[in-house]
Amino acid sequence: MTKLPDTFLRNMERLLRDEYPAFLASYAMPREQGVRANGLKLSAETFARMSPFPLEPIRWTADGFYTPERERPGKHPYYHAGLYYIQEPSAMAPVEWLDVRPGDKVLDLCAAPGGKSTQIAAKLQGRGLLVTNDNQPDRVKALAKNIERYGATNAIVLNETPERLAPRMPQFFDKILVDAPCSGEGMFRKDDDMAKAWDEEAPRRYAAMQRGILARAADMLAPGGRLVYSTCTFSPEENEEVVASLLRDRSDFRVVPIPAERGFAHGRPDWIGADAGCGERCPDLAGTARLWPHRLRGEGHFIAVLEREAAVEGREAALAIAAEPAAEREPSGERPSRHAGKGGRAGQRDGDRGRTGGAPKPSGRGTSPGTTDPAPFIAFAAEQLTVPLPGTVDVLRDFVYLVPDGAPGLDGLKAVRPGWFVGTIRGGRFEPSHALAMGLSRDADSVRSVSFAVGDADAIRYLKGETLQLPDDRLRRSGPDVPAKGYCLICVDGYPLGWAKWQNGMLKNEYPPGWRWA
Ligand SMILES: C[S@@+](CC[C@H](N)C(=O)[O-])C[C@H]1O[C@@H](n2cnc3c(N)ncnc32)[C@H](O)[C@@H]1O
Repeated sequence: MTKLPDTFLRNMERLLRDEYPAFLASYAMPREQGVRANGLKLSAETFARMSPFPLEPIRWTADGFYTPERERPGKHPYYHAGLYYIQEPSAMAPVEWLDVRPGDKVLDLCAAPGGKSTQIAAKLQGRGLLVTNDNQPDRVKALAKNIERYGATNAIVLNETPERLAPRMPQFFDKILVDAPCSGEGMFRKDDDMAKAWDEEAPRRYAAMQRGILARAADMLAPGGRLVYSTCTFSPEENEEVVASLLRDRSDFRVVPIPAERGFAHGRPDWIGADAGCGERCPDLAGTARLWPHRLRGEGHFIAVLEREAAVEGREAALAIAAEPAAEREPSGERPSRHAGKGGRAGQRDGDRGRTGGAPKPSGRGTSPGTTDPAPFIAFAAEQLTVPLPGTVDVLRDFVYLVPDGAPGLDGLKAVRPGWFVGTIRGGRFEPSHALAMGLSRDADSVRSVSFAVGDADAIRYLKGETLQLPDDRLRRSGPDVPAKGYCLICVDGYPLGWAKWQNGMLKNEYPPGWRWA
């Protein structure tokens, strides 16, 4: 059992009183492991049918499942295909309250390693914009990798501070998630190192940081927009008090109550002092949610849903939309195509997409003197792919990106991915990126493909980076005119894993070294 800091235990005993023994006993219970089906690639029902390990539904996330702790979901070809994300079950809750809809402009301000960003990307279904940011350069690399494995095609990955972002994007986003850095008390059962790193000043230190991050996030939220503030800690200083500081400073923000159901408990305004400054609005903090490890199957979390008042002329319209039943706004039972046009709904089967449209639009920037001509990419897309790609082509040095529609200007900001990184132009030739393969839906999206069955040892050999020799009839071509030689999309059960080059029955492996099966 985790060794818990004495001061932490005393604090919890003081706060929880009669509930404290049950809370303490939860540390002797096994920690929970979860996976979330990738709604960009398949439905939760399809995933549940094909899952290689036992699944049990999580009560607050339709796409989320518990998996037994003995399973190693990170060691499976479907993981490399991005069919699911491994995520602690309670951590799946905040995004459920962000109410993301296809077409929204969403900011995930403290995003690495990307669990919640990938969940947001699935809810956007390729429409609208996800700006995902983390201020730590080392962590932002993992964020970019997870976004790419997940196949998000409308994301921008930034490595910025909230202070630099806020003046550049005032009132820009419809939805913002602040999954704040915190003292991590809710993770002590899962991660011994967090318990070891904790000290009694940690909550106060983090609270100061959280108040600043939340205030800058509020500046970037459009009138009528929604902001979710979450932490994985118990201390009231980092939870109710931080939200109280926003209510004190911003009369245009209000708490949207989260019902105490599915094991969620109410927030605790009674745990913060009168000097929190939220005055008569303090009782509203009971509408925030606390996820306790002794009340549900997951680690400790806090969630606050905040809405910014709509601009006066937009208020009536916003209220009318809010009053509509959700089912009337976004019909369920089918997955909209990720790449259909605005409001378009195409494919009805998992991962299907609109099959009409044209080549990507050049931005003009890539064709200006001194920068690389995007023509090799345009030619590659026309010859190699059977589906249209979204966004606007931008070439920065030799790297080709598809910038999502509605993206803000990024000049002067540290953009790790200013859009979907689709490949590199070297010596006038286009080399497709791994991210391009992962953003495709199925084997049929490429004119040439090889799909391995999940149990086929060649799938693992491909993931290990080996060169493979296959009979010609294993190569699927979209038509008789497609030459055998060239880039070939490698898949598992039809879901893309990466690229190889086919030549005379040899598959020259293009699986990136940093992604290989170890
Ligand atoms: C709780 S973690 C986020 C987890 C992430 N949302 C997920 O679901 O995978 C908090 C993150 O905030 C980042 N962070 C810390 N201070 C920050 C700041 N001032 N601005 C932006 N990000 C910050 C940390 O690097 C860390 O990755």
